[in-house]
Amino acid sequence: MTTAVPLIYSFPEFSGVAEAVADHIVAAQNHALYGDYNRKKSLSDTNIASQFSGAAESMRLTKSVSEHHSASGNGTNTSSSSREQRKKKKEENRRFRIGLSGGSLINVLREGLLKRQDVEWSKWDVYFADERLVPFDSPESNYGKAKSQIFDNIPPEKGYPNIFPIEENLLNDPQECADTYEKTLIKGFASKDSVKLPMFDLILLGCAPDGHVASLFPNHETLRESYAWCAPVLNAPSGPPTRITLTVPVICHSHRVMFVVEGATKAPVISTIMERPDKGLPASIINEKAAGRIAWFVDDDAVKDVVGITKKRYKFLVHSE
Ligand SMILES: O=C(O)[C@H](O)[C@@H](O)[C@H](O)[C@H](O)COP(=O)(O)O
Repeated sequence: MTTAVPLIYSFPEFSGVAEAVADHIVAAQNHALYGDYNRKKSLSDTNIASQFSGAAESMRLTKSVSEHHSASGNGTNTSSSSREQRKKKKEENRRFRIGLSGGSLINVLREGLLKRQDVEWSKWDVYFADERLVPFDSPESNYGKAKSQIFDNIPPEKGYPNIFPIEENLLNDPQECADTYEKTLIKGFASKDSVKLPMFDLILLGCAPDGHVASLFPNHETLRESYAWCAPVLNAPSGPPTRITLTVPVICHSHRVMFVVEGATKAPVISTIMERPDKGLPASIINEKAAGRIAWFVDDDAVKDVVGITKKRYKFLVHSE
């Protein structure tokens, strides 16, 4: 195994984790929707111009601004105006595609995201990185928890995301449930013939004390699944025994992957993940295979046993309003 050094952002308090996680998510949202972390900056011509130092860039910008003006001005340049309209339409239809896990991650998201003004909920497509096969009203349901804790609390004027839960009538058939969820993904991410793997903008993961990530458990056969996008899990060693999970190739194909882990109970597993990748814990496998696109958001307690890692100071990417 090669050693990949992941970005680790550590904070003294839960609220610090929640605030930084929310900033990172909004930055990913803005990047997916507008091609820029900071949407405000990208919408202002003056600000854009000042970001580029080269004369060529200034000329390019001046040209595109004047083209825009002539297109929208007297209507003589119809082809460029319809090009503009197509571009605008395409931009308007862009979606932010995110995969959520369950557990304490949901509390972090509730704390961090609900107070922000710049979450464009109506442009989110929310999928689940894993789901426990329990009724939606069970406290064990990842969808149920995310809905009651986060989505039901979004003020109506902020819009509502498209949410893609599992089929609740397939709880007794894990294989069918996983296959059906895979079809949901295929519908959302184009047909399997045209894309080998779905590419999420962001997948959010927690990590349990036993090292499981999404519902990929240590030494479990689902870890080796290399074809399916979504796999059934039978006999899970902790929590509800039947589940479905996104597979390692799908998680590692995501544009970005964030781990969110807090608490001293996680310290031993975090030290194994960081210091003994040879143990092959699911989180180490993902750390390795998605190297370069992974960031860890942790509290100081969770990383207290790890020696020799460089904790980074988190630099906020999105300017607050
Ligand atoms: O359904 C699941 O089991 C979760 O998606 C799982 O992967 C979760 O993220 C970890 O168990 C961490 O959970 P905690 O943060 O609550 O410890």
